[in-house]
Amino acid sequence: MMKDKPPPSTSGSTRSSHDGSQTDQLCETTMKLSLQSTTTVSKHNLMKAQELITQTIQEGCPKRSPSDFTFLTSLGEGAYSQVFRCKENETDAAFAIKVLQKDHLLRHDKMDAIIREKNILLYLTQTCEGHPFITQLYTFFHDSARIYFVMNLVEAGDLSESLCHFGSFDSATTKFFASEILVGLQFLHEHNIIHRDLKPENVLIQQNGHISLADFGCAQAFGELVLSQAGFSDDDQASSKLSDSPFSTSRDDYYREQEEGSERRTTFVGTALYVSPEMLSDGDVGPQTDIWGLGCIMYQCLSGQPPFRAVNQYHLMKKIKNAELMFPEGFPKDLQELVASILVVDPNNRITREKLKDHQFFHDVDWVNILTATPPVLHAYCPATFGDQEYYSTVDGIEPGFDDRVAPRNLNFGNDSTSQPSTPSNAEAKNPFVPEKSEKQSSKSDARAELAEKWKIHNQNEWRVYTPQNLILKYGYLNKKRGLFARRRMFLLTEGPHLLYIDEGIKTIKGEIPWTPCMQVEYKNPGTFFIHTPNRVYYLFDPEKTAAEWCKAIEAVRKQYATVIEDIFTEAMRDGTFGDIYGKKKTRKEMVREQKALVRKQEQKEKEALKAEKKAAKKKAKQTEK
Ligand SMILES: Nc1ncnc2c1ncn2[C@@H]1O[C@H](COP(=O)(O)OP(=O)(O)OP(=O)(O)O)[C@@H](O)[C@H]1O
Repeated sequence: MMKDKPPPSTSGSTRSSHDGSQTDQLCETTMKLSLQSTTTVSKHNLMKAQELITQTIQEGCPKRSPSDFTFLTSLGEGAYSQVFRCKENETDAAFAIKVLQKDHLLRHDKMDAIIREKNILLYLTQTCEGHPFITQLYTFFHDSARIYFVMNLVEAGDLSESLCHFGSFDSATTKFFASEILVGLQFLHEHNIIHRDLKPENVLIQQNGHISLADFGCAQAFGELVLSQAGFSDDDQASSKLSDSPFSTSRDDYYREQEEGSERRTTFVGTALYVSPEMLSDGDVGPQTDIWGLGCIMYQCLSGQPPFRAVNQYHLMKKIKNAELMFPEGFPKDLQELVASILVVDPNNRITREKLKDHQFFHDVDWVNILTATPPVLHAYCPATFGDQEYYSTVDGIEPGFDDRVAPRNLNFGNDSTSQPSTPSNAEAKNPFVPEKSEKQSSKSDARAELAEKWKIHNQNEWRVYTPQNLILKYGYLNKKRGLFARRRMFLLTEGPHLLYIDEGIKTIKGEIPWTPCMQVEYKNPGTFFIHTPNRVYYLFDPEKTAAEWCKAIEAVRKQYATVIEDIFTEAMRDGTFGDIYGKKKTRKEMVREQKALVRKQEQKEKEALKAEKKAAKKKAKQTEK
């Protein structure tokens, strides 16, 4: 904990009465700046803005400078910021520090928004004494080029990452997240703050498993906020209608952000997916706006997708404005009613926070002791749908790999004949490269002949265009499930190694399952298997019931390329490119380039091994000569 963290204020103003107008002045300055060149920020204006930032710093905040901290690793990036894991040099305490470039903020007219975010966070942390489910801002400082927010460190990622990893959650886990978000919202709303940007990315997860609501860049005050408590003058009270309050973003600002966002498609869609109808149509923006966000999150936790999705922004907004809600097959019936009572267009008809807490779904939540309740362990989980039962992963405690030792346990080989994998099906018969074949001991000429034969077959395979450099080892259609949604994809297991999946309809590689040393294949039954990777669990359903063959083939390839996989993984971890390599979707060009690099690497290794072998043989020969 920061050594001289000020005691939370329990009464009245902690700031001089002119601060609010100075913030307004800052807003004005930055507004004017935005009318000037959008690419250059004059030195004079930068200095003027800096002066104003200094004046808006809350009195009582611990005085700090960048040199008081050691900046360790990057925790994430926002549109205008980068957040670092830091250590306070004097105390060794860990913090998250958000760093913002001043000229970048000025150029994009974001200075006022940042000051507002800071004011709200300080108000919540200091005046309201903070809440364990809300990110806290301990202090704020700046130097000539940057602004720094020193926040509590929330280290276990966010809900969007967890959803990306697991696909969806069961009812109990959804209830856990929903109840903690409700408690966080209760704290905000009771202190007259609405978040307005509730979405899975902004629900951070602490090391202890509890949540921490973050990103107050869109937050605003509402109703009878006693602004003097927040450290602002009474003059501001009159303007707590938001447009020029230091706590607020006007609706125009919001729209402008959305408009700007439309050029940055991903950011825009990311935000708009969870935006409420009243934000889009000049309605009553209030606490009920956050309840909408909670409804969207609950829907996504249960189904694996946000409730409103469309091909473009126009259609998305139309769907949101009319709350055109559809529940996929398998969405729990009792929860359809609950989610539908949240995702109601008119905020006045939307179920309230209090009524939600009393809903049957939350009947076993101990609201009084929620802060000390034990969060659930997150599991890989595939909900029941399309005639399949639900599946929980049993991978915890099982070592990586799918070998002879694991196979009997997973496949029930042995006693239970009913659960044995099916005999090779037609699809398997079409795939000539079952791993047993490639593991056969053979003479050099046999091996060469076998390879030539493999290439001959490969060259007749219609899917070879997606993997020109590498032999296809196994292929077949699999249904890839994510929550309640499934997609049919052609999977190609190739040398390299690669495990690609192709969208047949648009004839495109949709993705690649990344190979890592800790990849785990989990067999469930002849038609079902999971692949665990560091970023995601893939739930795969095989209509041909050859899941066992897939598991064996993947594991055989993983073993064959173990050193290559290890090298790439270690390199990526060392260079900090792990996310780039294992997280992002790659273009076909990038994949081909990568495949070529892998092949080169493999060849190089083989050459070196051969050289070493020859050298050793020569040495031996010389020694025997002697
Ligand atoms: N207190 C924290 N502890 C740990 N990580 C954090 C913390 N705050 C933010 N982060 C990480 O940093 C990332 C960027 O956070 P930041 O608040 O700057 O961006 P943002 O406001 O969410 O992004 P945008 O500008 O797109 O809205 C977050 O996605 C999160 O992963």
